[in-house]
This record gives sequence, C-alpha cells and structure tokens, in this order.
Amino acid sequence: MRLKEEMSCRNEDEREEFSEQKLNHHHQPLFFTTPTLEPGFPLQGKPVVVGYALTSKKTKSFLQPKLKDQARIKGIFFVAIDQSKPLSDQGPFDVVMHKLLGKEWRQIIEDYRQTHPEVTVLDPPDAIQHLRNRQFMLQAVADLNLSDSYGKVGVPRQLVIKKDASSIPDAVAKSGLILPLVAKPLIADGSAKSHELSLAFDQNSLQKLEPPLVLQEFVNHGGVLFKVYIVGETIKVVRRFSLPDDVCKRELSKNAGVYHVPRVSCAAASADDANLDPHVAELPPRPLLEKLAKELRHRLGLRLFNLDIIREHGCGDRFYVIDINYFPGYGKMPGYEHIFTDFLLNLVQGKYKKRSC
Ligand SMILES: Nc1ncnc2c1ncn2[C@@H]1O[C@H](COP(=O)(O)OP(=O)(O)OP(=O)(O)O)[C@@H](O)[C@H]1O
Ligand SMILES: O=P(O)(O)O[C@H]1[C@H](OP(=O)(O)O)[C@@H](OP(=O)(O)O)[C@@H](O)[C@@H](O)[C@@H]1OP(=O)(O)O
Ligand SMILES: [Mg+2]
Ligand SMILES: [Mg+2]
Repeated sequence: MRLKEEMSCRNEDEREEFSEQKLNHHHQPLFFTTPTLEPGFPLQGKPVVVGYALTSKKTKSFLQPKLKDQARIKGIFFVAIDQSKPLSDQGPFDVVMHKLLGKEWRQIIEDYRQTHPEVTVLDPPDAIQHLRNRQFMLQAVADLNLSDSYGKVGVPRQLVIKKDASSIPDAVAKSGLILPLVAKPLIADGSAKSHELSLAFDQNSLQKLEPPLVLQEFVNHGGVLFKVYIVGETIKVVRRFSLPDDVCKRELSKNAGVYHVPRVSCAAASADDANLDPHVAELPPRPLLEKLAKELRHRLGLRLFNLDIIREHGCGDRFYVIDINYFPGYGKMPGYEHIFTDFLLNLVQGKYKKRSC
C-alpha cells in the first residue's frame, strides 16, 4: 500500500522519493515482496519503471491523471528524467520515452541505447530525426506504394525549395505541379514556425513564400482528415476537421496570393459527431490501415507516431498521407490510458520472456 501511495505523487516528488528508495531490479526492495502486492504487478512483484524526457507541454498533455491511474493499477511507474544529471545515473529504467530537440540530446540518448541494451528506448533518435524533415518524412509511404483491394495509399506530389524565393515560379512550372500548393516549412521540429503553413493559389504569389520549404499539391478531400494514431501494434483512428475543398475559391474571392493555413485539424474537437456526408465521414478501411501501419512501423523503425490521412474528393478508395508526427498528442486519443499502459506492459513482459527463454 505504501508503494501505491508513493506512485500517485507528482513528478518532482516521484523522482526524489523513487531514488531514495534506491529501486533496483537486481536488489529488490523489501516492500515489493510483501504479500499485499497489487495484482497488476506483472513481473514477479516488480513495477515497470518508465523514464520520460518530454517538454513541459507534452508532459502535461500526456501524463494526465487517467493515465497515471491506469499505470498505478498495472504497476507502471513514470519517472521524470532529470536533464541536468547523467542519464546512466538515473533509473534503472525498463523503458525510456523521449521527445526533445537538439543534437546534444540525440547523442545522450544514442549513447544510452548503446550502453543500456536492456532498456527499451522509445524510439531511436535517428528514426525520429528522419521525420523532422518534410523532404524525407513521407518517403517510406511513397516507396511502399500500397495498393490492394481495399484501396490505394500515396503521397501528394511535392517539390523541395531550399533557397531563393524568386526561383519558385520557374521551379514549379518545370516540375508540372498543379496549383494550388500547400507550402510547408521544410523542418518539422515542433516549433510554432514549423507548423506555419500557407496556400499559394497563383504563379505570382509563389515568390512571396519563404524557403526552405516543401511545396505540396493541395488534394481536395471533403474537409475531413483522419488521424491514425499508432502505439506499437495498436492503431486508433479519429476524424478531424480539415481545410474545405473550396478553400481556394473562398480565399481567391477575398485576395489573390498567399493564404495562411489555420491549424484546424489540430483542435481536439473531433469531427465524429458532426453532421457529415456519410461518404466523407467513412473511416479508411481497417485492413488497409493495419497494413500501412505495420509496414511503416518497420520502415520508419518507430513505435509511437501518427499519420494524417485524407481521402481524395472525400469519397472512393484513393488515400494520401500528408503528415507523420512522432509522439503526437496521444492525450487526445480516446482510451489512450488503456492502450498506452498495455503497450508498456507488453514491451517489458516480452523482454522478460525473451530473457528467460
Ligand atoms: N496536400 C494537402 N492537401 C490538402 N490539405 C492539406 C495538405 N497538406 C496539409 N493539408 C491541411 O493542412 C493541415 C496541416 O498540414 P500538416 O498536417 O502537414 O501540418 P503540420 O503542421 O505538420 O500538422 P500537425 O499539427 O499534425 O503536426 C492538415 O491537417 C490538412 O488540413
Ligand atoms: O500537443 P498536441 O496534443 O496538440 O500534439 C501535437 C504535437 O504537439 P506536442 O508534441 O508539442 O504536444 C505536435 O508535435 P510537434 O510537431 O509540435 O512536435 C504534432 O505531433 C501534432 O500532430 C500533435 O497533435 P495531434 O496530431 O496529435 O492532434
Ligand atoms: Mg498534421
Ligand atoms: Mg506534423
């Protein structure tokens, strides 16, 4: 019971108390072997210790009380990683979750992976880094070229402009891309700027854009987007509002040129209850998404990400992946507290089984 109380404390306290207990898997503290253990403790009475290194915004949106409650029931203990101390001096951890920026952090986590092969690090820094450049982000989807009886999945045609805005009209003409185009900052590092997108409607306005960027063909999709959340082998799909098909007409009637795209699809309000055309609202076929997610998990080498998918014209079986995000806003995913805690348990139980084999 003492452990139960301790596990519900806040982050800072958690870290201190936890290190005071000198919790160590090899030298099990007494209180884990008492017969009053929660049934949720899966590994012969040992808790699963998950270290996390997340921004304060992410910590707040992810570590909600409902997740902590489920974790407590299942014997999972979340511990904040202290970035001012060496990572190897902390823990010991069963799992490390992280989403932080910077070369220095990448090196720390890569070194830790090498020196602590017994710890599951979610996910490898190089694989995460790959998604931070929109030139490469969708490459795995394009390479996969998924097409089966349930539908086809592709990516919009796109062009990379590294510098010199005045060269854009020519580059676009040569590439054969069809306007309107969505201009996205090349680097998707999570900064506010990296989410500032714009739509360019005519050749002239193209030179007003600010490289480095990716220019992507705008695909009409009925104003609805599907967010496909992936947590290991589990996938969960939600509908979100997106840009309407007539966005070009609407904006052109006001002013020709560049239109700044609002972050409509990031709003937590889901389009699930909206009065939508049933064709537009229909979720992409489950088997198609299962196949896509499985392939991408392997090709990207990641276990925690989401895909933004749209359906061409809002009907039919032609889908486009337009964005992939590492460790997205799982707090907005219905039932994430169950999915995530089960995922963590399976990870660690799988590892123990492997070892005992
Ligand atoms: N090629 C496209 N065709 C049509 N609409 C698009 C296209 N690309 C983006 N959009 C619209 O713009 C929105 C933002 O684009 P995108 O998801 O690429 O940006 P982001 O800043 O990476 O978003 P997130 O907040 O999900 O990380 C999408 O949710 C969708 O509504
Ligand atoms: O905070 P939120 O819940 O909105 O999560 C968003 C997340 O922000 P955070 O990582 O800073 O939390 C974003 O990450 P960055 O690109 O900015 O790194 C990106 O993944 C969005 O797609 C997420 O929204 P979702 O796609 O899940 O709707
Ligand atoms: Mg997106
Ligand atoms: Mg994104």
